[in-house]
Amino acid sequence: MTLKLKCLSHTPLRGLNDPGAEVVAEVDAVLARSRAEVEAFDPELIVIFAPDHYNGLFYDLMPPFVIATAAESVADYRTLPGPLSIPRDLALEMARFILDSDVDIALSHRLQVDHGCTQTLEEMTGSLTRYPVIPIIINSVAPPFAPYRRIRKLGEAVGRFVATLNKRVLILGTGGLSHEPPVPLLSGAPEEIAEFLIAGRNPTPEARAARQARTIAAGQVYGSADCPLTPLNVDWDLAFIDLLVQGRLDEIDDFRIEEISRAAGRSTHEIRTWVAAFAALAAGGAYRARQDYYRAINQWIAGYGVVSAEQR
Ligand SMILES: O=C(O)CCc1cccc(O)c1O
Ligand SMILES: [Fe+2]
Repeated sequence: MTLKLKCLSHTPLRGLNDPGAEVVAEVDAVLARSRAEVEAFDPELIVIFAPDHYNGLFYDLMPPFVIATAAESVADYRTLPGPLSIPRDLALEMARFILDSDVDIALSHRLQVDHGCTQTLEEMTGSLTRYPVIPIIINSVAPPFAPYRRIRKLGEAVGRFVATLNKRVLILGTGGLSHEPPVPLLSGAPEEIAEFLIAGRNPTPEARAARQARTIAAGQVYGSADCPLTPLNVDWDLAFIDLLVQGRLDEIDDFRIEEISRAAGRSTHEIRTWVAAFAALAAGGAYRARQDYYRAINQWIAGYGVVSAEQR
């Protein structure tokens, strides 16, 4: 078994809001290099840890984490439509292994996934079906959340499972770093918003368009004085990347959810997917990691980072 890891931010505003030609070219270049590395690695399996943003998962039944044996893209923003190629029996075996490891993961035989999963899959592989992939969605947007130490346990279980396979496995984490797009909160929400957060699956095209227009508009003022959303936090992001690169994963057990929300924005918790990915890699022993890229990009509402790692 050989493991390779890529963790990167996603932002559906890439291609919609313009952070300037230089930034666009930098990000295009780092993504093209990453994509070429994935092609050269030629994974036999991808495990992607991803968040959902009230597209596939709602408060009618909100799992802390869920593994899918079948999934379809909701094709929000400009993401690709269609099914993912999930090896059903292997996903089921992984679910059993995780449960046997005392981690209570939910199971879906028909999951809808959004840009939080599909954008990164497309950026890293060029499509949703190029390689067999097992998606594990970690609740990072819909509080309350399981504590960070629990995410490490999930990642470790996945890492121990993939160690039993004789395969080249690419582990992906997607989201973060610091950021706060205008995603509503259930607590204190007016009736109509609460109804959406509880039971908003399969919205009308008009409702989806209105939501996306709100995100685009927020990106155009994000980080300015008249934007009420928590701004990007470069120091927080770089400290988090350092922690991962230096292999100090045990410190993540002490991460405080409210503190992170206040310091770096509510959607910063998408880094939970990075935590799981690194914990999976670390389950196989020491690793070597590097920061490929970082830039705070207000127009995209993203502390935008790319980190790679492999086993030593
Ligand atoms: O549509 C949404 O609910 C949020 C979209 C969104 C925007 C910026 C960065 C993100 O990570 C993200 O997910
Ligand atoms: Fe996101």
